Amino acid sequence: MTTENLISEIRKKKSFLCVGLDVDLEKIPEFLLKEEDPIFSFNKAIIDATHQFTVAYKPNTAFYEAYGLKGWKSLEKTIKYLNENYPEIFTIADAKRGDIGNTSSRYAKAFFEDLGFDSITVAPYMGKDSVEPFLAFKNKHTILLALTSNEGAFDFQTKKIGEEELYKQVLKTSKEWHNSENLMYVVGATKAEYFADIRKIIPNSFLLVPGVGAQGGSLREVCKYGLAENIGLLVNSSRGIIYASKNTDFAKAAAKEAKNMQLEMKSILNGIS
Ligand SMILES: O=c1ccn([C@@H]2O[C@H](COP(=O)(O)O)[C@@H](O)[C@H]2O)c(=O)[nH]1
Repeated sequence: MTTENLISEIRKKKSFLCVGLDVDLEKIPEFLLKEEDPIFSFNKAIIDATHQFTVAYKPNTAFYEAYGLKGWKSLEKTIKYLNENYPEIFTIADAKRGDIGNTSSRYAKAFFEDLGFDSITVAPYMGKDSVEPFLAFKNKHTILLALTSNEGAFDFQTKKIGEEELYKQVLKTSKEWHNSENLMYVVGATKAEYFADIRKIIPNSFLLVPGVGAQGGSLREVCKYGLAENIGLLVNSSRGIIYASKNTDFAKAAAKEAKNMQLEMKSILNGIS
């Protein structure tokens, strides 16, 4: 998907919501466990109920890898279902990959070509040659971890290396890489006070923002400093939406949470236009 297609979907739906599909069999309604593929059945119901409020879905691969081959098959079915039924919706494999170039190119092939995701999260730690194989794919997006939502982000990412914090160096250096127009960045909603500085370095890049809902980040605060001319935000909520209810009404409850977030986004967008 092109960035222009993503922006036009955001403007059409007045939403920059990303729903995280982090499926844990201990948290889904018990009656679904009788299904042949409970993970896929859960995802399908959540997707069908929330698609009108969201512009992106983000399965975190850990939740699928944890169930071995069965889990990977559920992931495959989920992305196939999305691509066939909702091709206008942006898909993110939250896999946090990155290795020597030869290996990164295999990761890129696996997620972009074989599975058919629009984007993947990648760790910047191994540098340019570990990220450029992902950037080589046309109309596919590499979402680089810049300033993550967890407490441990303060261990390295905000530490100064010379004059400047590491996360700022990640942003500045990566802008120089080949095909850097295919880059987006992860910035946690729990770090809203950093968004103004981040926007000085990357004014229009898309930011994937996890950390609202269960992690306590504020959508309003993120938007205050993070909104760009092209909107430039995908705000993710996983547990806060998909586990809104553990009963037979789980999909309806997820839709209600997603709608509430979309309405808040709509009011923010109306306020700036
Ligand atoms: O900095 C980061 C990077 C990734 N994540 C992932 O996003 C979701 C958040 O889930 P919630 O249930 O909405 O808290 C999850 O997949 C994380 O692994 C993040 O939280 N922070």
